[in-house]
Amino acid sequence: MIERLTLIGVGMIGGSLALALRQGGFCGEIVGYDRDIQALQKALESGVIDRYAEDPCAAVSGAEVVVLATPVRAVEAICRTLRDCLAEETVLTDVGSVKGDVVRAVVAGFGRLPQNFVPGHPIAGKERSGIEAASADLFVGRRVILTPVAGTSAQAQRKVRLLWECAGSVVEDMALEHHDEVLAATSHLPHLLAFTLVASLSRLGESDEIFRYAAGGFRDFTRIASSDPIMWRDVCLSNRDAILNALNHFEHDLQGLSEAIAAGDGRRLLELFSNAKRSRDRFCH
Ligand SMILES: NC(=O)C1=CN([C@@H]2O[C@H](COP(=O)(O)OP(=O)(O)OC[C@H]3O[C@@H](n4cnc5c(N)ncnc54)[C@H](O)[C@@H]3O)[C@@H](O)[C@H]2O)C=CC1
Ligand SMILES: O=C(O)C(=O)Cc1ccc(O)cc1
Repeated sequence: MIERLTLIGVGMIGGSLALALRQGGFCGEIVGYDRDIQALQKALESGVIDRYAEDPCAAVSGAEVVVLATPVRAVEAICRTLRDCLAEETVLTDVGSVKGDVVRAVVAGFGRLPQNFVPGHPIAGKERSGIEAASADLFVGRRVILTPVAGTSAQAQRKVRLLWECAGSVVEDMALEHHDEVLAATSHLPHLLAFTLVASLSRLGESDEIFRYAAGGFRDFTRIASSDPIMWRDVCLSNRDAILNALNHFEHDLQGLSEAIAAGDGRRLLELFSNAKRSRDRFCH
């Protein structure tokens, strides 16, 4: 149990964490700061936060833990603002989908790496954004990856681990570079494929008709194309190299598929689809 937690970025992920921690009795008071005053008002009215401050330094004053839950490219400027007012003993953590660039941004903002900064990433979410989409059970049974770096305080890590366990998550540690490579392939690439497929189809002449006749498979495949564009722009800018690697690898395999279709190579197609089905059936069960 901690006395006060401050949330910077009161959106879907931050709001869900606040609801979960309140339900789990992790903190006495939850203070919010967001650049969007309407988000703060809604969060207050719906009981997600206890109060808000219109100034980041006022928001973090007296906080035992501060959680950064904004799109990742906002982190550097926020840390620059907190540089002279965040107490040395306050534990700082984040929820960003990219870890290497967030650590760089924290170092750039503070002019050093605060020992009490613990980079984190919940592998749970949804395609909706904003405080209205927050839910208390979002993280239950889901993984949270922490990517501590050399010098990260063990005590701060323990506190952040307890926070996520209180929200119902299973916490794992991972090397930062490995995190960015794995998530580029398993999360960033699928989101980019879904965005590109929908954008590409919607540019076709009869796109209204195409979408009218789209079956369940289209809906399943493209749900995540309804995700927040700002968040995904930031992920692409922040994890450029790992995403480009994943895209190159995928382009190569897509080329192989085109060639098999063009050559009428049924054996190759059957082999490809059977391998994919076997892999998915195994990891989904
Ligand atoms: N959406 C998802 O499924 C998941 C998202 N994440 C990460 O969580 C973070 C937040 O994502 P969501 O909650 O989905 O987004 P969201 O759009 O629901 O919430 C972001 C909030 O940050 C605020 N904000 C933006 N710039 C700001 C700034 N400079 N100062 C203060 N507040 C600012 C916005 O007004 C908004 O209320 C992102 O870094 C994302 O990579 C992590 C796991 C899953
Ligand atoms: O909506 C979904 O299924 C997601 O995959 C959500 C998601 C988006 C970004 C993350 O960093 C983690 C989870």
